[in-house]
Amino acid sequence: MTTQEQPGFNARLVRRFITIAAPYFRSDERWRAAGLLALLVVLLLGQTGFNVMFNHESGEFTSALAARDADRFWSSIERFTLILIGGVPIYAAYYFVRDTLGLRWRQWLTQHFLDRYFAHRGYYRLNAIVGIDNPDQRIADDVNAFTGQSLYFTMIVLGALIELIAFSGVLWSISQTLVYFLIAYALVSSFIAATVFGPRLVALNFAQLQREANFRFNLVRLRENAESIAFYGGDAREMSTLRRVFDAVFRNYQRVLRWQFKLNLFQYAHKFLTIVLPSVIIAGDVLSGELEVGRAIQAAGAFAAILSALTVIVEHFEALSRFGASIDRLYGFSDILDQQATLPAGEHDDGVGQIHTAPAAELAIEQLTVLTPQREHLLIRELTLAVPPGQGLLIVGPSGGGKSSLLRVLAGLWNTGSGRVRRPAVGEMLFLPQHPYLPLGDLRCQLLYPHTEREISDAELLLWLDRVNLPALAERVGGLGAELDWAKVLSVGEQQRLAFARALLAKPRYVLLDEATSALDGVNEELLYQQLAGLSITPISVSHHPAVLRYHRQVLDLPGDGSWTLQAAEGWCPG
Ligand SMILES: Nc1ncnc2c1ncn2[C@@H]1O[C@H](COP(=O)(O)OP(=O)(O)OP(=O)(O)O)[C@@H](O)[C@H]1O
Repeated sequence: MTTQEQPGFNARLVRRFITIAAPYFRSDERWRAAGLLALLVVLLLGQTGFNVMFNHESGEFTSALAARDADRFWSSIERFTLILIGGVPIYAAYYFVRDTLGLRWRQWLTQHFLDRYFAHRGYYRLNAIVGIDNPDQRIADDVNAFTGQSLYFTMIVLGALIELIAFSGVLWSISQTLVYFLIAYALVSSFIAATVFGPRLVALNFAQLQREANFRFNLVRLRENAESIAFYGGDAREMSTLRRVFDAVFRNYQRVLRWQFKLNLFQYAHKFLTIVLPSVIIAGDVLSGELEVGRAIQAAGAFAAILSALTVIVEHFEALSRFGASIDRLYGFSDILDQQATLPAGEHDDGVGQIHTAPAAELAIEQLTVLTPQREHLLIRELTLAVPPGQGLLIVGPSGGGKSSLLRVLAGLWNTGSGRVRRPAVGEMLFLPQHPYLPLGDLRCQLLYPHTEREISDAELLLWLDRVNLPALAERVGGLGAELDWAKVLSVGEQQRLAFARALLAKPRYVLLDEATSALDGVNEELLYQQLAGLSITPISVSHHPAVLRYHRQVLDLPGDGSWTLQAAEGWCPG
């Protein structure tokens, strides 16, 4: 979404807010949510009631002092103290209930986003295929800001309405001129805030959130790739990238500050005028003795309360514009997640639809045409083959020829193209990439991932480590329960062997190996392939090592122009 597309405070933003907010109040948690919300409104009413009482008593004891009436003064202070004792817990309870509801809402909304992020492998598609900036920041920060700010502003607007009703009567009874003046003043200032500052600040805050997230993402990338960067001596380059990314944060924030400065000029002029204006308007009545001084104090209090109710947008403009930005970011994200969930399965402009997958005991491909996800390149045209159990397939071809892409199709990650893939269930086909994924967790978890809940004895796990030639690993790292940053403490070859142990333990029917033994010496590679054969696991390998040829029956050559050749492994010579 570009900055030009950002709406200001308009009906579209309100609709977007409702789209994101409403599902929680229709969810299973709706009764609890409604209960907490109702309690919050009651507490808010209580707060306003106490505000009115405080305002009344302030006027009362000021008038008593002005009249030098000690009895009237002390009895007013007594009432004031009682109001205080009753009011303080209501104020505290209000914030507690508001933030509890906010926290529960955040928990629900985070789960709602995570569910959709994981559905149809959205986390993969969005990052590798569609490309949306910083989904992590949207889930972690924007959801938090959204729920907190939604309640904050809803309550502020509701509070403003209640105050408006509560204090209008007081002010009307003191001075009708003040009421008319007040309405005109509030209308003009709100109009200026919404039209002059609104669109600008929402757009700038949107950009700010995006740039902050980019900066953090670049820092995380630096940490994750620290070793490669150090080997390359890429410090200066990385530093200059980080400086450039931060520069974008800095420059945008400068623009935010400039607009905030203008807004503050406007807000403070607006605020300080309201201190003096009511006194100026009713000064004549007090000086002529028509109004008590205390009544003038009450009028000023009521004036301030009503004005802040009427100008709630002006007063909270900065926060409101940040809130608008996070609504936009969440809406954009939510929209893409929903689109991903309902991707059309029909024909596209190029006349090619989607690859269909059907369950089968034996892996087979029929008339498979593969395109890159955005359909810009045709990688494979009308490939047909079968991989019967025990008859491994070796995929070869030049770099960029589409070897990994074919594995992605077999694993169900890509489906752009046409034709049919018949394949066993997910658990029966395991994928081993060149750089294995080693999740956070102990050594046991590395072996059992992703089904870490399986109960397998330590002795058996150690046996599998032994079989992939890592006999001393557990002892070296401090046992199967040791938790380390595995990608850092293990060599790539050790990581590949560990991932192999994971695959052997899972005993799938097929294993897809994408240069999964590239870092191993010939002896270790041979050992691993023998283990596969021993367990009747059929390999589908992408490999540049001729030595693995003998563990496969067929060789598929993908030159990268869409054509392909399939030959028997026996007698095949690497070109
Ligand atoms: N997500 C993507 N979007 C667009 N094009 C892609 C995407 N992923 C890969 N490609 C392109 O598809 C082509 C095939 O990529 P693939 O990874 O399958 O090649 P490969 O044969 O495995 O290469 P290598 O041997 O270098 O690993 C390449 O030109 C690559 O740039």
